[in-house]
Amino acid sequence: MSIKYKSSSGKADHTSKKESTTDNYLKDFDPRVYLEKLRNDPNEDKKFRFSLDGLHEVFSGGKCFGKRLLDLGSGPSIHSVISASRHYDEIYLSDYVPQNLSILADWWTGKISHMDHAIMYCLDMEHNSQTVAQRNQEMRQKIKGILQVDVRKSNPFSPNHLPPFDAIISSFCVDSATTSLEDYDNATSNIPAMLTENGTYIFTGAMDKTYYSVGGVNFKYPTLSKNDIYQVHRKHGLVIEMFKEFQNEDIYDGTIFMAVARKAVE
Ligand SMILES: C[S@@+](CC[C@H](N)C(=O)[O-])C[C@H]1O[C@@H](n2cnc3c(N)ncnc32)[C@H](O)[C@@H]1O
Repeated sequence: MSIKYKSSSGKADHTSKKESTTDNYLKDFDPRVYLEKLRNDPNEDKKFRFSLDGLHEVFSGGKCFGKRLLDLGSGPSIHSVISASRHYDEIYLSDYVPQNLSILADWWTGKISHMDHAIMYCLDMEHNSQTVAQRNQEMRQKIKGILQVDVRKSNPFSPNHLPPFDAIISSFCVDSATTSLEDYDNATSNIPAMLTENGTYIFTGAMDKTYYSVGGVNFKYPTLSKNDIYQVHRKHGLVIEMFKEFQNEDIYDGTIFMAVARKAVE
């Protein structure tokens, strides 16, 4: 089981099993296949580590802290908030797909512990003597809600209204939720209203891709260049202050990135 990304260059994706693509996450996204990939695939592990390393670097730098943190499009996993959890008091997980929310709820209520290897990896980076069980517990106490979200809506939490967050982490969410540059632009326009002034937006995504696959299903992806990403965020008042790229052609046909943007004060 694996997740692979197909490049816009048309270079072969040796694991693609279906020609058809979908943007139907409600029907086609299988959280168990996705979690297997996060646990098992050593090639994917290098990309996974790029995310965990980047988030550790961002949150150990001393510039990102506050009260309220949102993980936008968590999928079925809590790994995106492990490093951040030390620096915020209230954490909200979210996703569009109910089956992902249900796995997150099972973790929150202690029924499962599904990302212990990622927690251990982050504790090592922090030189932290906490046990994995203690960190799980600390994180569970800080989680204040698991929310259904649709980033394509102008109020992504509709019909609910939530106060803005000091920081939003979004890992492969806005690009997964959209299929063209125009859609990506529209969805990104919904981010600033969810942030406090000067709030921080930490986002990860892939460049120059047309789709990625989870197990046998290919999900459509907008084809984005670095320039597109900078321009779209600037247009919506999100000024990118840090941009890191990961490339390893042996395992990955393309580039993934992590960026940190600050909401401009109006
Ligand atoms: C590639 S997964 C990323 C999950 C997790 N953030 C990670 O980094 O492993 C993409 C996620 O985007 C979510 N998603 C798809 N459409 C969405 C939408 N319209 N609004 C919010 N999230 C969406 C999917 O349910 C899925 O969990």
